Amino acid sequence: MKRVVATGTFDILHPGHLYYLEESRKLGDELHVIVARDGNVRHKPKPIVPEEQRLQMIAALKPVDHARLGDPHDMFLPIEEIDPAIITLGFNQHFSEEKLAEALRARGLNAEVVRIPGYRNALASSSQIVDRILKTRPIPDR
Ligand SMILES: Cc1cc2nc3c(=O)[nH]c(=O)nc-3n(C[C@H](O)[C@H](O)[C@H](O)COP(=O)(O)O)c2cc1C
Ligand SMILES: Nc1ncnc2c1ncn2[C@@H]1O[C@H](COP(=O)(O)OP(=O)(O)OP(=O)(O)O)[C@@H](O)[C@H]1O
Repeated sequence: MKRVVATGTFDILHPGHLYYLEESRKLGDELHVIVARDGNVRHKPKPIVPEEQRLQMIAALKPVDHARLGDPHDMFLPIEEIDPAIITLGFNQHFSEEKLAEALRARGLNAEVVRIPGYRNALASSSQIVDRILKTRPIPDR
């Protein structure tokens, strides 16, 4: 059984997420998704959708076999439990393939790290969806 792990925040779902998960699933027999904890999303504005609800939506998607919230403190703990053959990175995830692979080796984990390309023919970014809402739904007079 070849397990693949995909990760991300998955705040407001869009076709880019679906593409990333479908391409990740194709690399093995079982796709496990680790959803970032609210408290760990520090590299951009805090998610709009709470972590349990982000998890609920990811778990319901067709390519996803198992989904869980990440560990609040140690990103390698869920990886140790799942023991995947492959970990995929999305096109805009700020991890270097080489450094992540090195850190995995240091923890005794042998997963291969694979970068999945971006999907571009759609409104395929959570932050762009938020921007569009803000631009096209002005605050009504109170
Ligand atoms: C191998 C790997 C394991 C991760 N494990 C966790 C984790 O246990 N807990 C967590 O909150 N985030 C974890 N993350 C981080 C997030 O899922 C996400 O990738 C990161 O916040 C960047 O999110 P974004 O590019 O989707 O916004 C992990 C990321 C990677 C690459
Ligand atoms: N357009 C896309 N094409 C392919 N993969 C994507 C796309 N958008 C996001 N992903 C991947 O999906 C996972 C979760 O992404 P994330 O939740 O950061 O969404 P996002 O739309 O990139 O968010 P934001 O716009 O806030 O940066 C990450 O691995 C990311 O690289």
